[in-house]
Amino acid sequence: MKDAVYANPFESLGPFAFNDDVASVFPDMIRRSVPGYGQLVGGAGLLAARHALADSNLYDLGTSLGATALSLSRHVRADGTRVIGVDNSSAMIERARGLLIEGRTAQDRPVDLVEGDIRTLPMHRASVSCLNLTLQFLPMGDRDLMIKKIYDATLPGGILLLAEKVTFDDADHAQWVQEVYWDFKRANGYSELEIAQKRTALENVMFPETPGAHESRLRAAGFETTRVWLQTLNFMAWIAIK
Ligand SMILES: Nc1ncnc2c1ncn2[C@@H]1O[C@H](C[S@+](CC[C@H]([NH3+])C(=O)[O-])CC(=O)[O-])[C@@H](O)[C@H]1O
Ligand SMILES: O=C(O)C(=O)Cc1ccccc1
Repeated sequence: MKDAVYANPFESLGPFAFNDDVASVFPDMIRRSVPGYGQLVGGAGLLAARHALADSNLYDLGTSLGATALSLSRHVRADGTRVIGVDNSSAMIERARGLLIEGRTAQDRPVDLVEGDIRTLPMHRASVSCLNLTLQFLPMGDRDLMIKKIYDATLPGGILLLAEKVTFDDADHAQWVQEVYWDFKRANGYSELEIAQKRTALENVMFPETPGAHESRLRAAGFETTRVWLQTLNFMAWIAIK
């Protein structure tokens, strides 16, 4: 279904929320709003397949409709692995359950979907954890602990796949990237009104950081190797290896 959440003028624009209106158009919204989204999801499966360890858990934190969880489930072949997709939006998890039943085949790794907050989720024996565009929605003060918690739950040799919308320290570069990003949205059929209303709605909900801030946090948590594996405009993805 086509995303028209911000197509008409709002009298009073509330904060962006992952409610049923958003969940029902989410595949179209994310495809038209995140350059490189298809590569991000497909690539997560390939990287997970390479780094997954036998008898371990693969976490997709902020799974939305389960796209990344399904990609992990499809690509990973290591024995004794299961995928755990977690989201605190009941609208997302409900729809993800239906999509997963349709999408998973018998050869794929099993997937559990959990409705809950990733900050309080018990995690253990992780070999792959994905934060695909999710950390940016946590309050700034919760982010260090979240990454540390993932690090502590990760087996030696395991990985964290982090993808985020980013901003840049250099004001000119930040402005240029922002404008090209709006060009991308226009080219994907979003109107000026849609772009402006969504931007306002996201203002106190989503807080992008610089690449340097993410890399420092990953290192501070203990991840020794952190590498960028994908960047499209202002969307970046890292692999961090324990
Ligand atoms: N504290 C939290 N606990 C659990 N879930 C949360 C929390 N905060 C936000 N979320 C959830 O994180 C998801 C972020 S979307 C991820 C896309 C997906 N990874 C994809 O690869 O398609 C990214 C985007 O829409 O830009 C939403 O479903 C929120 O409900
Ligand atoms: O649309 C934006 O501005 C984004 O940063 C991407 C996005 C995609 C889906 C939900 C929220 C944000």
